[in-house]
Amino acid sequence: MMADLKIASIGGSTNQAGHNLVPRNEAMPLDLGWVRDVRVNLSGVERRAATLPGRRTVKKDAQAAWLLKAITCIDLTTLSGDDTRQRVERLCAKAKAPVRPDLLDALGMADRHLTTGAVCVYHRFVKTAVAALAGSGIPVAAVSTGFPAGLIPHDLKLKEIEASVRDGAAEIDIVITREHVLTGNWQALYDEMRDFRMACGDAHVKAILATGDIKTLRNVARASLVCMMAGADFIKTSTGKEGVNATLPVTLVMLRMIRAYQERTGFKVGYKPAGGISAAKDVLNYQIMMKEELGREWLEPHLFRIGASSLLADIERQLEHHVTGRYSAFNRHAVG
Ligand SMILES: O=C[C@H](O)COP(=O)(O)O
Repeated sequence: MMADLKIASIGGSTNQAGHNLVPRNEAMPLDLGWVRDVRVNLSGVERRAATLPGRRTVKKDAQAAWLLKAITCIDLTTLSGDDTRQRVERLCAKAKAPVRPDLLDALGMADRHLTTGAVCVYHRFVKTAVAALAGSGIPVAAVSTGFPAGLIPHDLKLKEIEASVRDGAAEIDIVITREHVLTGNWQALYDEMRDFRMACGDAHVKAILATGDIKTLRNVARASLVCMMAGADFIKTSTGKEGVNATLPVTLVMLRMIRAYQERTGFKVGYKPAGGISAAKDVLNYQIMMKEELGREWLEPHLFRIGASSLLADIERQLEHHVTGRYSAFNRHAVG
Protein backbone atom coordinates (compact mmCIF):
# COMPACT_ATOMS: atom_id res chain seq x y z
CA MET A 1 0.00 0.00 0.00
CA MET A 2 1.37 3.45 -0.96
CA ALA A 3 -0.27 6.27 0.94
CA ASP A 4 2.13 8.98 1.93
CA LEU A 5 0.90 11.80 -0.30
CA LYS A 6 -1.41 14.22 1.46
CA ILE A 7 -3.73 16.76 -0.12
CA ALA A 8 -2.16 19.35 2.19
CA SER A 9 1.15 18.95 0.32
CA ILE A 10 -0.24 19.62 -3.18
CA GLY A 11 -0.13 22.95 -4.97
CA GLY A 12 1.47 26.26 -4.04
CA SER A 13 5.17 26.53 -4.74
CA THR A 14 5.56 22.78 -5.33
CA ASN A 15 3.07 23.12 -8.13
CA GLN A 16 5.28 25.14 -10.44
CA ALA A 17 7.70 23.52 -12.84
CA GLY A 18 10.46 24.42 -10.39
CA HIS A 19 13.30 23.98 -12.84
CA ASN A 20 15.75 25.70 -10.56
CA LEU A 21 15.08 23.21 -7.77
CA VAL A 22 17.74 20.84 -9.10
CA PRO A 23 20.97 21.58 -10.97
CA ARG A 24 20.72 20.81 -14.70
CA ASN A 25 22.24 17.68 -16.12
CA GLU A 26 25.64 18.96 -17.20
CA ALA A 27 26.29 15.99 -19.47
CA MET A 28 29.48 13.91 -19.77
CA PRO A 29 31.68 12.62 -22.58
CA LEU A 30 30.22 9.71 -24.53
CA ASP A 31 31.29 6.52 -22.73
CA LEU A 32 30.87 3.86 -25.41
CA GLY A 33 32.07 1.09 -23.12
CA TRP A 34 29.24 1.84 -20.69
CA VAL A 35 26.70 2.02 -23.52
CA ARG A 36 27.79 -1.32 -24.99
CA ASP A 37 27.78 -3.00 -21.57
CA VAL A 38 24.11 -2.19 -20.97
CA ARG A 39 22.02 -5.35 -20.62
CA VAL A 40 18.27 -5.74 -20.06
CA ASN A 41 16.71 -8.82 -18.49
CA LEU A 42 13.57 -8.93 -20.63
CA SER A 43 11.61 -11.49 -18.62
CA GLY A 44 12.57 -9.79 -15.35
CA VAL A 45 11.36 -6.41 -16.64
CA GLU A 46 8.12 -7.82 -17.99
CA ARG A 47 7.40 -9.70 -14.77
CA ARG A 48 8.04 -6.70 -12.56
CA ALA A 49 5.96 -4.37 -14.74
CA ALA A 50 3.09 -6.86 -14.96
CA THR A 51 2.90 -7.51 -11.23
CA LEU A 52 3.27 -3.91 -10.06
CA PRO A 53 -0.44 -2.96 -10.30
CA GLY A 54 -1.39 -5.92 -8.08
CA ARG A 55 1.45 -5.58 -5.59
CA ARG A 56 1.12 -1.87 -4.95
CA THR A 57 -2.05 0.16 -4.70
CA VAL A 58 -2.90 3.59 -3.43
CA LYS A 59 -5.42 3.58 -0.58
CA LYS A 60 -8.79 5.01 -1.53
CA ASP A 61 -8.44 8.02 0.77
CA ALA A 62 -5.01 8.86 -0.60
CA GLN A 63 -6.06 8.54 -4.23
CA ALA A 64 -7.33 12.10 -4.50
CA ALA A 65 -3.95 13.40 -3.29
CA TRP A 66 -2.07 11.25 -5.82
CA LEU A 67 -4.36 12.37 -8.64
CA LEU A 68 -4.01 16.03 -7.69
CA LYS A 69 -0.24 15.54 -7.68
CA ALA A 70 -0.50 13.91 -11.12
CA ILE A 71 -2.28 17.00 -12.45
CA THR A 72 0.69 19.15 -11.42
CA CYS A 73 2.87 16.88 -13.60
CA ILE A 74 0.74 16.84 -16.75
CA ASP A 75 2.15 18.43 -19.87
CA LEU A 76 -1.30 19.29 -21.19
CA THR A 77 -0.92 18.66 -24.88
CA THR A 78 -2.48 19.38 -28.20
CA LEU A 79 -0.54 18.12 -31.22
CA SER A 80 -3.07 17.79 -34.00
CA GLY A 81 -2.89 18.86 -37.61
CA ASP A 82 -6.11 20.82 -37.10
CA ASP A 83 -4.91 22.79 -34.04
CA THR A 84 -5.97 26.43 -34.00
CA ARG A 85 -5.19 29.47 -31.89
CA GLN A 86 -8.61 29.15 -30.25
CA ARG A 87 -8.01 25.52 -29.30
CA VAL A 88 -4.63 26.37 -27.79
CA GLU A 89 -6.18 29.23 -25.81
CA ARG A 90 -8.85 26.89 -24.44
CA LEU A 91 -6.16 24.40 -23.50
CA CYS A 92 -4.22 27.10 -21.66
CA ALA A 93 -7.35 28.15 -19.76
CA LYS A 94 -7.74 24.51 -18.70
CA ALA A 95 -4.07 24.32 -17.66
CA LYS A 96 -4.61 27.33 -15.37
CA ALA A 97 -7.81 25.91 -13.87
CA PRO A 98 -7.59 22.15 -14.36
CA VAL A 99 -10.31 21.17 -11.88
CA ARG A 100 -13.81 22.59 -11.35
CA PRO A 101 -13.86 25.12 -8.49
CA ASP A 102 -16.62 23.29 -6.59
CA LEU A 103 -14.52 20.12 -6.54
CA LEU A 104 -11.41 22.01 -5.44
CA ASP A 105 -13.43 23.62 -2.71
CA ALA A 106 -14.71 20.27 -1.46
CA LEU A 107 -11.14 18.92 -1.50
CA GLY A 108 -9.84 21.88 0.53
CA MET A 109 -7.76 22.99 -2.47
CA ALA A 110 -9.56 26.23 -3.37
CA ASP A 111 -6.64 28.56 -2.59
CA ARG A 112 -3.76 26.34 -3.72
CA HIS A 113 -3.23 27.63 -7.24
CA LEU A 114 -3.38 24.14 -8.76
CA THR A 115 -2.15 24.06 -12.37
CA THR A 116 -0.80 21.54 -14.83
CA GLY A 117 2.99 21.16 -15.19
CA ALA A 118 3.14 22.74 -18.65
CA VAL A 119 1.26 23.19 -21.90
CA CYS A 120 2.77 21.38 -24.89
CA VAL A 121 2.19 22.57 -28.47
CA TYR A 122 3.74 22.79 -31.91
CA HIS A 123 6.08 25.72 -32.62
CA ARG A 124 3.35 27.61 -34.48
CA PHE A 125 1.39 28.05 -31.23
CA VAL A 126 4.20 28.86 -28.79
CA LYS A 127 3.51 32.63 -28.84
CA THR A 128 -0.22 32.05 -28.40
CA ALA A 129 0.36 29.79 -25.41
CA VAL A 130 2.95 32.10 -23.84
CA ALA A 131 0.48 35.01 -24.06
CA ALA A 132 -2.42 32.94 -22.72
CA LEU A 133 -0.35 31.67 -19.77
CA ALA A 134 1.29 35.01 -18.88
CA GLY A 135 1.55 35.47 -15.13
CA SER A 136 0.49 31.89 -14.36
CA GLY A 137 4.01 30.46 -13.94
CA ILE A 138 3.08 27.59 -16.28
CA PRO A 139 5.85 26.93 -18.81
CA VAL A 140 5.22 26.34 -22.49
CA ALA A 141 6.82 23.25 -24.02
CA ALA A 142 7.33 23.10 -27.78
CA VAL A 143 7.74 19.86 -29.69
CA SER A 144 10.59 20.34 -32.11
CA THR A 145 13.24 18.98 -34.52
CA GLY A 146 10.73 17.93 -37.14
CA PHE A 147 8.35 16.27 -34.66
CA PRO A 148 7.11 13.54 -34.86
CA ALA A 149 9.38 11.71 -37.37
CA GLY A 150 12.48 13.89 -36.94
CA LEU A 151 13.54 13.52 -40.55
CA ILE A 152 14.10 17.16 -41.55
CA PRO A 153 17.69 18.45 -42.10
CA HIS A 154 19.77 18.84 -38.95
CA ASP A 155 20.34 22.58 -39.42
CA LEU A 156 16.57 23.13 -39.72
CA LYS A 157 16.09 21.22 -36.47
CA LEU A 158 18.43 23.61 -34.69
CA LYS A 159 16.67 26.60 -36.25
CA GLU A 160 13.29 25.27 -35.14
CA ILE A 161 14.55 24.92 -31.55
CA GLU A 162 15.98 28.44 -31.62
CA ALA A 163 12.76 29.88 -33.01
CA SER A 164 10.65 28.27 -30.27
CA VAL A 165 13.02 29.49 -27.56
CA ARG A 166 12.83 33.00 -29.08
CA ASP A 167 9.04 32.82 -28.96
CA GLY A 168 9.14 32.01 -25.26
CA ALA A 169 9.17 28.22 -24.94
CA ALA A 170 10.85 27.27 -21.65
CA GLU A 171 10.96 23.58 -22.56
CA ILE A 172 11.77 21.89 -25.84
CA ASP A 173 10.68 18.31 -26.59
CA ILE A 174 13.03 17.04 -29.30
CA VAL A 175 12.75 13.80 -31.27
CA ILE A 176 15.88 11.75 -31.86
CA THR A 177 16.84 10.24 -35.20
CA ARG A 178 15.68 6.65 -34.77
CA GLU A 179 18.11 5.45 -37.47
CA HIS A 180 21.05 6.28 -35.19
CA VAL A 181 19.67 3.83 -32.62
CA LEU A 182 18.65 1.15 -35.09
CA THR A 183 22.15 1.16 -36.62
CA GLY A 184 23.96 1.42 -33.28
CA ASN A 185 25.51 4.76 -34.25
CA TRP A 186 25.79 6.06 -30.68
CA GLN A 187 28.29 8.75 -31.60
CA ALA A 188 25.81 10.26 -34.08
CA LEU A 189 23.02 10.14 -31.48
CA TYR A 190 25.28 11.77 -28.90
CA ASP A 191 26.37 14.49 -31.31
CA GLU A 192 22.83 15.40 -32.39
CA MET A 193 21.64 15.48 -28.78
CA ARG A 194 24.56 17.73 -27.81
CA ASP A 195 23.63 20.12 -30.61
CA PHE A 196 19.97 20.13 -29.51
CA ARG A 197 20.94 20.85 -25.92
CA MET A 198 23.20 23.72 -27.01
CA ALA A 199 20.50 25.20 -29.23
CA CYS A 200 18.06 25.13 -26.29
CA GLY A 201 20.25 27.39 -24.14
CA ASP A 202 18.40 27.95 -20.88
CA ALA A 203 15.30 26.09 -22.05
CA HIS A 204 15.12 22.57 -20.68
CA VAL A 205 15.28 19.78 -23.19
CA LYS A 206 13.28 16.56 -23.18
CA ALA A 207 14.60 13.80 -25.44
CA ILE A 208 11.82 11.77 -27.07
CA LEU A 209 13.15 8.29 -27.83
CA ALA A 210 10.07 7.06 -29.75
CA THR A 211 10.44 3.76 -27.92
CA GLY A 212 7.84 2.06 -30.11
CA ASP A 213 10.14 2.62 -33.11
CA ILE A 214 13.47 1.46 -31.70
CA LYS A 215 12.57 -2.22 -31.43
CA THR A 216 14.20 -3.55 -28.26
CA LEU A 217 14.35 -2.66 -24.59
CA ARG A 218 18.13 -2.81 -24.87
CA ASN A 219 17.98 -0.08 -27.48
CA VAL A 220 15.67 1.89 -25.18
CA ALA A 221 18.20 1.57 -22.35
CA ARG A 222 21.18 2.52 -24.51
CA ALA A 223 19.42 5.46 -26.18
CA SER A 224 18.32 6.71 -22.74
CA LEU A 225 21.91 6.61 -21.54
CA VAL A 226 23.39 8.32 -24.60
CA CYS A 227 20.81 11.13 -24.47
CA MET A 228 21.55 11.70 -20.77
CA MET A 229 25.32 11.68 -21.43
CA ALA A 230 24.68 14.39 -24.04
CA GLY A 231 22.72 16.58 -21.62
CA ALA A 232 19.01 15.70 -21.80
CA ASP A 233 17.14 17.19 -18.84
CA PHE A 234 14.32 14.67 -19.31
CA ILE A 235 13.98 11.46 -21.24
CA LYS A 236 10.55 10.90 -22.76
CA THR A 237 9.06 7.74 -24.23
CA SER A 238 7.03 8.71 -27.25
CA THR A 239 5.53 11.30 -29.52
CA GLY A 240 2.05 9.83 -29.14
CA LYS A 241 2.15 9.08 -32.87
CA GLU A 242 4.01 5.73 -32.86
CA GLY A 243 2.12 2.45 -33.00
CA VAL A 244 3.13 1.70 -29.39
CA ASN A 245 3.63 4.57 -26.98
CA ALA A 246 4.30 4.69 -23.21
CA THR A 247 4.28 1.33 -21.43
CA LEU A 248 5.29 0.17 -17.95
CA PRO A 249 8.13 -2.14 -19.15
CA VAL A 250 9.69 0.71 -21.15
CA THR A 251 9.24 2.96 -18.13
CA LEU A 252 11.03 0.52 -15.85
CA VAL A 253 13.99 0.32 -18.23
CA MET A 254 14.24 4.10 -18.59
CA LEU A 255 13.95 4.68 -14.84
CA ARG A 256 16.72 2.17 -14.17
CA MET A 257 18.96 4.09 -16.59
CA ILE A 258 18.10 7.38 -14.88
CA ARG A 259 19.11 5.77 -11.59
CA ALA A 260 22.36 4.40 -13.04
CA TYR A 261 23.19 7.79 -14.56
CA GLN A 262 22.53 9.55 -11.26
CA GLU A 263 24.69 7.04 -9.38
CA ARG A 264 27.56 7.63 -11.82
CA THR A 265 27.30 11.42 -12.31
CA GLY A 266 25.17 12.81 -9.47
CA PHE A 267 22.76 14.44 -11.99
CA LYS A 268 19.03 13.95 -11.63
CA VAL A 269 17.25 13.48 -14.95
CA GLY A 270 13.47 13.70 -15.29
CA TYR A 271 11.12 11.19 -16.90
CA LYS A 272 8.13 11.78 -19.15
CA PRO A 273 5.88 8.95 -20.31
CA ALA A 274 3.67 10.15 -23.16
CA GLY A 275 1.11 8.83 -25.56
CA GLY A 276 -2.00 6.83 -24.79
CA ILE A 277 -2.14 7.66 -21.07
CA SER A 278 -5.77 8.62 -20.67
CA ALA A 279 -7.03 6.83 -17.53
CA ALA A 280 -6.49 7.91 -13.93
CA LYS A 281 -5.79 4.31 -12.85
CA ASP A 282 -2.93 4.12 -15.36
CA VAL A 283 -1.29 7.27 -14.12
CA LEU A 284 -1.28 5.90 -10.58
CA ASN A 285 0.78 2.94 -11.82
CA TYR A 286 3.34 5.30 -13.36
CA GLN A 287 3.50 7.30 -10.12
CA ILE A 288 3.96 4.16 -8.04
CA MET A 289 6.77 2.98 -10.30
CA MET A 290 8.47 6.40 -10.13
CA LYS A 291 8.36 6.37 -6.35
CA GLU A 292 9.53 2.76 -6.05
CA GLU A 293 12.41 3.11 -8.49
CA LEU A 294 13.62 6.66 -7.91
CA GLY A 295 12.03 7.92 -4.69
CA ARG A 296 9.57 10.58 -3.59
CA GLU A 297 11.34 13.52 -5.31
CA TRP A 298 10.56 12.03 -8.74
CA LEU A 299 6.83 12.58 -8.14
CA GLU A 300 7.37 16.33 -8.49
CA PRO A 301 6.98 18.27 -11.75
CA HIS A 302 10.65 19.22 -11.97
CA LEU A 303 11.45 15.51 -12.43
CA PHE A 304 8.22 13.95 -13.66
CA ARG A 305 5.86 14.91 -16.47
CA ILE A 306 3.08 13.03 -18.13
CA GLY A 307 2.44 13.90 -21.77
CA ALA A 308 -1.29 13.61 -22.27
CA SER A 309 -4.12 15.21 -24.19
CA SER A 310 -7.14 13.58 -22.54
CA LEU A 311 -5.99 12.26 -19.14
CA LEU A 312 -7.13 15.34 -17.25
CA ALA A 313 -10.79 14.67 -18.05
CA ASP A 314 -10.65 11.23 -16.43
CA ILE A 315 -8.76 12.50 -13.40
CA GLU A 316 -11.40 15.19 -12.91
CA ARG A 317 -14.13 12.53 -13.13
CA GLN A 318 -12.38 10.47 -10.47
CA LEU A 319 -12.05 13.51 -8.23
CA GLU A 320 -15.75 14.19 -8.69
CA HIS A 321 -16.46 10.61 -7.68
CA HIS A 322 -14.22 11.04 -4.64
CA VAL A 323 -16.18 14.14 -3.60
CA THR A 324 -19.76 13.16 -4.52
CA GLY A 325 -19.70 9.37 -4.81
CA ARG A 326 -21.02 9.70 -8.38
CA TYR A 327 -19.43 9.66 -11.83
CA SER A 328 -20.41 12.27 -14.38
CA ALA A 329 -20.22 12.09 -18.17
CA PHE A 330 -16.91 12.93 -19.88
CA ASN A 331 -18.46 15.92 -21.62
CA ARG A 332 -18.82 17.63 -18.25
CA HIS A 333 -15.01 17.66 -18.02
CA ALA A 334 -14.08 18.76 -21.52
CA VAL A 335 -10.46 19.70 -22.14
CA GLY A 336 -9.85 22.30 -24.83
O1 LIG B 1 3.35 14.11 -25.68
C1 LIG B 1 2.17 13.94 -25.67
C2 LIG B 1 1.41 13.05 -26.54
O2 LIG B 1 1.48 13.41 -27.87
C3 LIG B 1 -0.03 12.99 -26.10
O3 LIG B 1 -0.55 11.78 -26.48
P1 LIG B 1 -2.09 11.44 -26.23
O4 LIG B 1 -2.87 12.31 -27.18
O5 LIG B 1 -2.19 9.98 -26.57
O6 LIG B 1 -2.44 11.72 -24.81
